[in-house]
Amino acid sequence: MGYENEGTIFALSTGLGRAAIAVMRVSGAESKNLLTRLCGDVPPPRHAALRKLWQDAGTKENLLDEALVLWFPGPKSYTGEDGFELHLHAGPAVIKAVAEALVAYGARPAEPGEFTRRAFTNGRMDLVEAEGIADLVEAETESQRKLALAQSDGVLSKLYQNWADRLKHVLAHQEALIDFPDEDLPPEVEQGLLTEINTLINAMQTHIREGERGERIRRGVVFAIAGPPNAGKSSLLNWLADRDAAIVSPVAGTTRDAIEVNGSLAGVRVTFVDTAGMRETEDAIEAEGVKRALFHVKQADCVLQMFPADDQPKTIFPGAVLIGNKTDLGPVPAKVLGETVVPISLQSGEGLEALRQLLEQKVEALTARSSFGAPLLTRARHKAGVQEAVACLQAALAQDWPEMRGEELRLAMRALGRVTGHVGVEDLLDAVFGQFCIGK
Ligand SMILES: Nc1nc2c(ncn2[C@@H]2O[C@H](COP(=O)(O)OP(=O)(O)OP(=O)(O)O)[C@@H](O)[C@H]2O)c(=O)[nH]1
Ligand SMILES: [K+]
Ligand SMILES: [Mg+2]
Repeated sequence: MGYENEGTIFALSTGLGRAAIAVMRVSGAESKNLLTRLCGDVPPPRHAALRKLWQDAGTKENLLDEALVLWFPGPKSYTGEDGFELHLHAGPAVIKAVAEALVAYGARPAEPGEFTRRAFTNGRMDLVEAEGIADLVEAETESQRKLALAQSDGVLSKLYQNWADRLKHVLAHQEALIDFPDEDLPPEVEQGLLTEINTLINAMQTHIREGERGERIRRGVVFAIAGPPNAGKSSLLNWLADRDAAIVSPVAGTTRDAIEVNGSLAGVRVTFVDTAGMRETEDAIEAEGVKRALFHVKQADCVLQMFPADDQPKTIFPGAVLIGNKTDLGPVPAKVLGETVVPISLQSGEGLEALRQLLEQKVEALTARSSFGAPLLTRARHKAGVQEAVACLQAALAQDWPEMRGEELRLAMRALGRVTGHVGVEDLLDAVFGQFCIGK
């Protein structure tokens, strides 16, 4: 990317809404110069200092604001470069005037994610940690916060780094086997090497398998509400959302488009998707709705399969929570096709608290911590990298030729290196940092 590490950049790091203070962040080689021109001197590093900001501190003409100023000399700064922060009064006119002064002195507005990208380029963090920062800024629930904080702190990177280090070790032994023909080395060396490769494959496969829990915490657990028309699906959605998100009516086939509502359960972000009632229909729009309903059922982490007391399902979606609604109108069977039914009435409120508890348990199970205490994978990008590493290690095991095995081990290390950003990632950077908002 052309702009990489070019010039001195600035951005408002706080939001644009009404606020008392706005933080303007500046980074780049010209930082010291800019700060001196604005306030006349450079305060002691990393200490807050109150300063008058001038259009030109030399002439003391045109006072812009009085602000808290923080000077962060590189390399021990967020980006690794010289930089500073101005804690301005948050009026739009103040922000505009200061931005104009910065531009007049040669700085330019930052691109999205550019601060963090510079931090990565200057070795202040790896890619996985940078993604953790992006997630931390977006975090809405406790579980998202904890996951992102651990990731931005390097917990996940350390796991990948540990694997890469162990592979380096295996590779060193493999090379010893190539350089010194077997008679020089005890057979345990080769055996130990194969055992270690197998151990690594197992650890990586467990990480991938449990990874969907981390992905669920990050994006939220998705529940699809499905069932025949008039089961009370939209009524359930509205109760879960605590507002009239969807139209409820006695007309079968009311809901057409899927309606999504976000919330949180057991400290985890969740999305409930209300769908069209499933039935054979001549109506083209309703048929499209049914098609979409099936799509959401497939995509969901868990299906809430609803039926009204008088219309039992003939098939059950795999892993679905079976909900029998309208107990106020008649009894609901305890089991259908061997599966336990949760009896509720959205009219009388019967069974709703029990249902909420069950959903909380479901969410906890779907996002449970890793069985061996290791950090969870959070992104498809990481998953792809680890999967590739596993494939290379399996190929290495299948190789009888030591030279070829060494090559597969090297490819596995490269795959892990791309995840953390330690090797050949230029093409990846735009994708990773493009998702940041400006000022990070
Ligand atoms: N008696 C009774 N009526 C209910 C209950 N829950 C929902 N209803 C009524 O059943 C009708 C259908 O409810 P909806 O929530 O629209 O059902 P739906 O499954 O979304 O229906 P479609 O969108 O048409 O597939 C409405 O008239 C609701 O008021 C209940 O527990 N008891
Ligand atoms: K309806
Ligand atoms: Mg509906």
